[in-house]
Amino acid sequence: MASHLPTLCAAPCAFLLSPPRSRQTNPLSATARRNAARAVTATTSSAEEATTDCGTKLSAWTSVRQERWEGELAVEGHLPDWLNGTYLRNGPGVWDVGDHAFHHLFDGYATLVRVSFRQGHATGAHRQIESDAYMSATATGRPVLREFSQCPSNKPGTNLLDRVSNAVGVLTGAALTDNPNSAVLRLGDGRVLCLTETTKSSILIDPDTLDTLGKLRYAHVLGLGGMIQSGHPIVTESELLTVLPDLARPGYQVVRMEAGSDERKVIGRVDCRGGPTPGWMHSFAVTEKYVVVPEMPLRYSASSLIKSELAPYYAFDWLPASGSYMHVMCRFTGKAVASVEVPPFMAIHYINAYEEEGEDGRAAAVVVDCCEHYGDPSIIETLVLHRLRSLRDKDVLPNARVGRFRIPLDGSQFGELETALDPEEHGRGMDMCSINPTYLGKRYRYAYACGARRPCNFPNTLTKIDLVEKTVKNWHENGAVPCEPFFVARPGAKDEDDGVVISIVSAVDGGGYALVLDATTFQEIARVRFPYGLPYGFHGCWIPA
Ligand SMILES: CC(=O)/C=C/C=C(C)/C=C/C1=C(C)CCCC1(C)C
Ligand SMILES: CC(/C=C/C=O)=C\C=C\C=O
Ligand SMILES: [Fe+2]
Repeated sequence: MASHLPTLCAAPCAFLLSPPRSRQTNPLSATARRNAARAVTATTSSAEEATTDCGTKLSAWTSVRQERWEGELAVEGHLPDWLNGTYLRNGPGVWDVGDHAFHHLFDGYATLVRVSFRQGHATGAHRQIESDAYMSATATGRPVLREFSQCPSNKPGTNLLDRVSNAVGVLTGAALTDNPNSAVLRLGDGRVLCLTETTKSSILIDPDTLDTLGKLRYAHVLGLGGMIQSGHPIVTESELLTVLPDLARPGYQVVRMEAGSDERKVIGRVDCRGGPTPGWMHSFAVTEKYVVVPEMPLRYSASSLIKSELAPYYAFDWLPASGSYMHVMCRFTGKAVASVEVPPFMAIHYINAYEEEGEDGRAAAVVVDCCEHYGDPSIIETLVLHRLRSLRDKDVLPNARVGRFRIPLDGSQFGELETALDPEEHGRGMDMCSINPTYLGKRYRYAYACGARRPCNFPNTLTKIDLVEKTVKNWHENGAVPCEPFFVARPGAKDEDDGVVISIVSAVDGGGYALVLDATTFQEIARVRFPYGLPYGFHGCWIPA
């Protein structure tokens, strides 16, 4: 490992390796914990440095290990006085361990970045989450558990013993990762949960110290059908709703966990309409009354999991002949209210959904918006690390649009899919979306997302989409890679876009900063600089002061 410290040495602000404020009981393994005690500063591996940057210092796709960093951040511009609270962002931030370099963006070890705002000032912190996957990998110098594109426990032999051993590792969950690199959520009871798509990856963290507190152990074990979960549970002050794809009996369980409880209760279940397995369930949508369960042709590969082998799309098969469907379930009774066939689609992230009323004032249809990749799964391959590192100036980002489904609730067999606005407005790139959370499940006007300024190989703009006027406002900085724009409302706000949008940006000069945009005008009002470059990350959450 080659040390990589130039931006740290040039740091304009305080840099300290802070001692743990409070060590909470952590059920992760003792060897793993001992190993984590070694303080590590930002590092990238030499293998990465050769391929990272297309001649720039961009840190987005480099491993930035910070096992405990905390410091003051320099503020440029003016932070609103009302912006008091903590923005947390999660994502993969370490793609190398020992001599092993991961292949895909989704493989990297979960990394938290914190920016806390207090009356115009900001402090930051940065740490890896101490999952069993991360700790065993750092202890042994190689990945031990199955990540998205890696099957380290695979026994390649064809003999029965090896096959049984592979299957047992998966069926018990022992061989699967608990690396919670997708989302970070503040639950209604104040706990902060990080997760990816294995249920065992549900890990609680301390939002101040970024300490790993341990696993959220759900009180009710839902068996084989409960081992995989959506990467984006929907959280309100009162509950967490999520969808668990069931590979054993192809379908989906919709579950609720009340704030303050660890018990996931099954609301209802939908059976798959097509294919041998459920479609990938990274996220889903809700309206005020309904849960919308999408079933797309990118389906879990049961044999990839059981045999610990890679499928054509790592853990998935693309099975267009299996059809595309949308299921609508009542949020309260679990009763199925619609199941329609829709045009082929490929969506990782759902933006929002709402009910459309008929003339009698009752819900006649459900409208569901998503970041839709024109029914093409090639976006998965676009996110391979060597492509992200080496094709920066090439126009290889597949086209995407705001896909708007209309699902009739009158028993019709088919639903519609249309393009909500001219995709040229956002450069035909569209993913990593958010909305004002007050409008969750309701008719809404604005979506925030990452768009494209072409040529590019990854979304490189922030875009505010007006779904009523069908216009957008874009933010772009040459060579920079911003993460999901996250909306924070001004206390007392009346308008949907009264607030700020926060994103973390990896800059072309090797810098890293949190960008604060006025959500109404989409103009920059402040940037808050870290003293070193930050890796790319996925999703964020807001914890009010
Ligand atoms: C998109 C994103 O942030 C993360 C995606 C993670 C996925 C699809 C994880 C998949 C899985 C594993 C990492 C282990 C094996 C099970 C499976 C759920 C396929
Ligand atoms: C980076 C990404 C998905 C992340 C999952 O949370 C998708 C990017 C799509 C590009 O348009
Ligand atoms: Fe996501």
